[in-house]
Amino acid sequence: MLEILVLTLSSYPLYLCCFLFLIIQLIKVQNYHFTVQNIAEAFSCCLYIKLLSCALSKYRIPSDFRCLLYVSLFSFVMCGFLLNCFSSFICTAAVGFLSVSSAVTMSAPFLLGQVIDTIYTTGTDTETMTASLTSLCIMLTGVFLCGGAANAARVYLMQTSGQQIVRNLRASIFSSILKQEVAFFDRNKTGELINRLSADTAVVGRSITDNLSDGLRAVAQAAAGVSMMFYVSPSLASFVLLIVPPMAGLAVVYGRYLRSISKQTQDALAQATQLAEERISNMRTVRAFGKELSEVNTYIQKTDHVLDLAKKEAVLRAGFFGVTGLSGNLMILSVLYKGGLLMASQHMTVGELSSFLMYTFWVGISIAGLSSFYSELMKGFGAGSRLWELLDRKPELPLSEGLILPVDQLKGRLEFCDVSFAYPTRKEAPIFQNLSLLVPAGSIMAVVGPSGSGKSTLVSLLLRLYDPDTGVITIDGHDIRDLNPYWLRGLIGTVNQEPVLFSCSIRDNIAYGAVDPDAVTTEDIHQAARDANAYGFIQTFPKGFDTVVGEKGVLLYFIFSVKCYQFFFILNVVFFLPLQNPKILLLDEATSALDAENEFLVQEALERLMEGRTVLIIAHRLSTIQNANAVAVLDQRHIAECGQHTELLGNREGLFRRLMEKQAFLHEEQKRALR
Ligand SMILES: Nc1ncnc2c1ncn2[C@@H]1O[C@H](COP(=O)(O)OP(=O)(O)OP(=O)(O)O)[C@@H](O)[C@H]1O
Repeated sequence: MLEILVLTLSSYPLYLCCFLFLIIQLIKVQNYHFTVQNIAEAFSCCLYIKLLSCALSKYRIPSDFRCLLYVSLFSFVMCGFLLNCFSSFICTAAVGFLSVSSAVTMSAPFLLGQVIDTIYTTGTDTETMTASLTSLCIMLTGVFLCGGAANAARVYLMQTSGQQIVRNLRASIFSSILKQEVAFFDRNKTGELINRLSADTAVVGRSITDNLSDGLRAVAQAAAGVSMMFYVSPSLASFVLLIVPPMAGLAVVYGRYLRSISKQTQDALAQATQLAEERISNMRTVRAFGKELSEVNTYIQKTDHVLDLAKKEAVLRAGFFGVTGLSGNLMILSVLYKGGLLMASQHMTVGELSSFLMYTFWVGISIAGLSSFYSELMKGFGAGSRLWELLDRKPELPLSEGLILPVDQLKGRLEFCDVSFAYPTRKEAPIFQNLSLLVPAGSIMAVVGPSGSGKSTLVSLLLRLYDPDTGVITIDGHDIRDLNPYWLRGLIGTVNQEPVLFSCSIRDNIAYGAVDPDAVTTEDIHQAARDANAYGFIQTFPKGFDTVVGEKGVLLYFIFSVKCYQFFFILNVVFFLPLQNPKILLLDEATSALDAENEFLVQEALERLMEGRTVLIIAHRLSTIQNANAVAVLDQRHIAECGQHTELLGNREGLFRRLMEKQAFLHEEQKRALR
């Protein structure tokens, strides 16, 4: 007795040390691989089980149990080595611990059966019975302790590897979204994409962290339980498990429905999030029109749809769980009935029937666990289907493939030849039809035209955010479709009306335009601001270049509301241009009137920036139009007029003249002089 105690207890510290060592290593190094230490750990487990099995054999503990222990050890080591070939060590260890903890749990009914049979077979010899029982109980304690530790390790490791998968999934989806062409973002709204990135990945995450961990345990226990049922009594097991095939059929049908409902739920949720995102980001418009209550009602309608789908899912789940619960109870009843008959005919001992009954309970519990695992897994698949679509989607326009030309040989001649284009989302409303325009290298071309005539679209096509349906756009004779888009955009500096501010400091916003923002020094940033005549303006803020801008510059709007727009415009000029030094400039002038002082600053900065570059400017200011080498007038899907400012103005019937008069660009004296 003393010997068995010493043998068993002496193995605990050894095991515990190895276990702690393993955990510490895992926490320290996440991408852990098998080393000599791991083999030592596996060896220590072998030692532990060997010690136990020595003790068992000494006290006539059946060889079957030893066999079970060896099998669990073998599966642990084998799983470890096999999985290590394909996956990270965390996953390996998790599955290893899963095998150990499940084997331990599933050995309990068998051992308890042995205890019962020991009591029945040793008869009145109290001393032998006490010795056998004590050794069994000590061994059971050891086995359970081992199982408990393995279970804790399993949960920790499964969680860690699950979270790692979710993190990788989120990173891959975000990367895939950012690689898509601009037309993709016209079709898929921000709120919906954000929902995919957060809610859908959360559902998938849930199904592969806790759920996978518990589910795999349920699978392992159900498999072990069924095997042990066959081992204990093959005839009773075959009878009891007749219920499995119809249940499997039901599970397949249920899984299909659940997957489809989960997909619909995530889609409905994405629509609700899309609505919320759009309304919150346009809060001022909503407030201005007093639409708060009606927007809330629209949102409630969307969430009601989500609720309806959730109710459908609840009904489906309730039905499935009810049926699986009932089938578990039927299994127990059939064991009691058929097992009782077998015992009465001496084909089973009382210990065997008890073990069998306990295995049936375990299998029943595992099936309940399996049902919820299966449900969550199907939900995860449903939610994940849109994610896989996003992950697999190849962008229609390449991100960084194609020709890179030597920059020093570039002149910057731009040409649109017979370009026809309609936005992919509005194919029925063409923006350009056979549009042709030439911008000679180093010249300034001002583009004017009525609102909606396609001035900004011209810029989008040049930046290759979209490809024309027919015709070509060339830079120095090279079709821009042959050029590397990443390089092309680096070559072209753009300044548009939309504020391009991110929610960080002014310093970080300016550095964002640089190829390597980390390499930008404070002096570079100050110089960029000086080039754009914005240095003095920025210095007027209490925190200067460290002023935090807020989302889309909103914080600045609240603090410096009066100068806000001017500030945006000046900062837009600061952004990207001086640090990148582009060959071609595409400018979209701000429409709001600047005060005299700021207009002068902006104009001066712009003139400096335009020097020696090919410039296409969407002009709103008379001074800009006057300073341009040529003016192109966009109307009716093509260039209606093109020429020098004075030349176009001289044509009384011309569109340019009418446009200028309508927009009150001409001062009274100029109008009189022209008459
Ligand atoms: N991403 C898009 N998807 C579909 N239609 C678009 C898209 N962007 C613009 N449009 C439409 O294309 C037309 C031309 O738009 P664009 O912005 O190029 O005109 P614009 O001359 O620059 O107008 P404005 O002077 O008002 O800025 C408009 O009818 C506009 O509604």
